[in-house]
Amino acid sequence: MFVSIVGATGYGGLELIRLLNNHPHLKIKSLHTSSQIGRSLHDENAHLMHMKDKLEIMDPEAIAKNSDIVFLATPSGVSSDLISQFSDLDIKVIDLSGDLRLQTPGEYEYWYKKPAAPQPIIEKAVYGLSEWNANAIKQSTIVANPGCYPTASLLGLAPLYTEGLAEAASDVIIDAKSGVSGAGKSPSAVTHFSEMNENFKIYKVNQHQHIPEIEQQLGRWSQNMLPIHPITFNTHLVPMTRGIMATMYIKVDRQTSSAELVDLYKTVYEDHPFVRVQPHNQFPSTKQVFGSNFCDIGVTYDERTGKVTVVSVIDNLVKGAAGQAIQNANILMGLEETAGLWNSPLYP
Ligand SMILES: NC(=O)C1=CN([C@@H]2O[C@H](COP(=O)(O)OP(=O)(O)OC[C@H]3O[C@@H](n4cnc5c(N)ncnc54)[C@H](OP(=O)(O)O)[C@@H]3O)[C@@H](O)[C@H]2O)C=CC1
Ligand SMILES: CC(=O)N[C@@H](CCC(=O)OP(=O)(O)O)C(=O)O
Repeated sequence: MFVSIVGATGYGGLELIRLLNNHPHLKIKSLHTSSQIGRSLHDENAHLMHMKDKLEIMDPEAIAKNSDIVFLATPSGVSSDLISQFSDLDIKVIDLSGDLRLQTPGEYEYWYKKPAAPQPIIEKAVYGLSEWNANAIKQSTIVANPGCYPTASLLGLAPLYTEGLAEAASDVIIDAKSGVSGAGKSPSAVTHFSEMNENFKIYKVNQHQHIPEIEQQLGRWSQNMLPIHPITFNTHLVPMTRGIMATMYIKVDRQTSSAELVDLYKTVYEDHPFVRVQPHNQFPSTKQVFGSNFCDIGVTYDERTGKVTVVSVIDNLVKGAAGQAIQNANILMGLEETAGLWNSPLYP
């Protein structure tokens, strides 16, 4: 089976290439950008010096003729334009941007400050949180790959909602941190070395575009169909290259215990090999998932406050972007979900 990548020279695109180079069934057919057409992929990517591929012009009809799937690893705002060009063609689309994740166009325009994608395309897109939406993904033609922070947060919160410990009215605080590759390849005044080195920054305070994405999915899981209580969600930049940690605090509806929670999480995720639940009283760090598609979760209950603390870590470029996109491609094509992704984290 063949795939193409648009946005192949960005961090998400390059990670797709790295992972697909070891995939047993999905082979790269063509690579595309808007600014480097005709150049070799390795011209600006010395780590791919062994690859001969050229960067090609983005011709949707040619891509659809030659590939089964196209990955759009392009910025928000760009993806929605590109998807419209693929929507009538015989090809499956997996979009890594935020353009198709929110079901309400007004919400997208409010949080992303850009025009929303056309409504029929939004309606066709399926939210690609692989562990929780595989049946819908299998039948879809357009997958909206989740954001990096929502992936870590939602995988960590899901069992509380689906097993009835939390509900729409529950108070949730998510304190999230990311490595700098989460901001993409282009350097900025915020991300360049002398700004980030030996520094720790909060950003987009109470304004992050992933707030509505997390609330939307929590609403789907809440069993009482009430509007979701607004979450508190804040993000920090950490001077490291990859990794996300989401530390979450949730007031639950009944007394529980740390041992009960660990058992519950292990049961919920027992058939999901990429989600690993830590033993009682152990909590994950970002390095233990570096370069892998794992999401590692630690959970505990504070009897003093009646709150659950969940700690969830992922590699933002793998489970938070390219890895989950390939997991979704596997699901879409009826392949084993772990195909091409069953590598151990890089450690130390
Ligand atoms: N980095 C991360 O950890 C995560 C990123 N995402 C999302 O994935 C997407 C890609 O992110 P990331 O790789 O970090 O971003 P980058 O900025 O690193 O890369 C963007 C890529 O898109 C290409 N591009 C830009 N405009 C166009 C266009 N009009 N047509 C074709 N290609 C275009 C760029 O190349 P050129 O300029 O040459 O065209 C580049 O290859 C974004 O939507 C991001 O929000 C999601 C989860 C995590
Ligand atoms: C560290 C860092 O800057 N991370 C980015 C994540 C970008 C992303 O995934 O945004 P989309 O919703 O457009 O996909 C951010 O916080 O905006």
